[in-house]
Amino acid sequence: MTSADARYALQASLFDDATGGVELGELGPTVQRRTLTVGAWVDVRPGWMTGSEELFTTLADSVPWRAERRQMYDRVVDVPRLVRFYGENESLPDPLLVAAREALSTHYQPEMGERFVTSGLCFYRDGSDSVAWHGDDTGRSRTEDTLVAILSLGTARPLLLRPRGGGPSIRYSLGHGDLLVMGGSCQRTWEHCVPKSSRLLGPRISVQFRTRGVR
Ligand SMILES: O=C(O)CCC(=O)C(=O)O
Ligand SMILES: [Fe+2]
Repeated sequence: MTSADARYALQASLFDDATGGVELGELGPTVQRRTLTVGAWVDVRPGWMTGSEELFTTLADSVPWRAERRQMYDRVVDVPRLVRFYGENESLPDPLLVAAREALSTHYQPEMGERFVTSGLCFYRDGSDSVAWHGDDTGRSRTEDTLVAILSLGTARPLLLRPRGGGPSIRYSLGHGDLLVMGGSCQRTWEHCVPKSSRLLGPRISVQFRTRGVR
């Protein structure tokens, strides 16, 4: 795909959605669970949010995105994505994110025993933005099971998972309103990443909902 094609694809989906509005579908039986090893699992619900390009555009334009820098050995390097974290008491940049968080909390509360309270947003500007292999294991998730729910907007990017300590990876393609939820021991026994791509890709926004004390 050329960059013109990528731009056209995004335009075309914006046009498609112009009449439809943004809507969250059902969760319930539409959510498919895959059991991984050592108490980890992944739920997927493709196309959970329809008409999501409108929300993508709103967030891309209105979120005060931050470019972060990180010490890496003897150098300071740019983190290859833009980020913005919304803590428990911060208002979210769009009411649709509140609706998504509440729907997810209602669906998962019986299993998780608590609600999603924080929202981490990542903006992958193109294929050269990425996140390296990691688990969201800062805080309680270092020792306890937790759920991390990810709503993906814009261009689909692969999200890979692999067991810590090695083993084949599994791959999901996430964008355009898809939902993926990592649960059980996933953050401490598995790792996930969004790899760089040399293809010319359009932008993607990932919204991660987490529970209190988990990063
Ligand atoms: O882009 C994604 O969906 C994953 C982001 C992620 O793993 C993180 O921010 O912890
Ligand atoms: Fe993560």
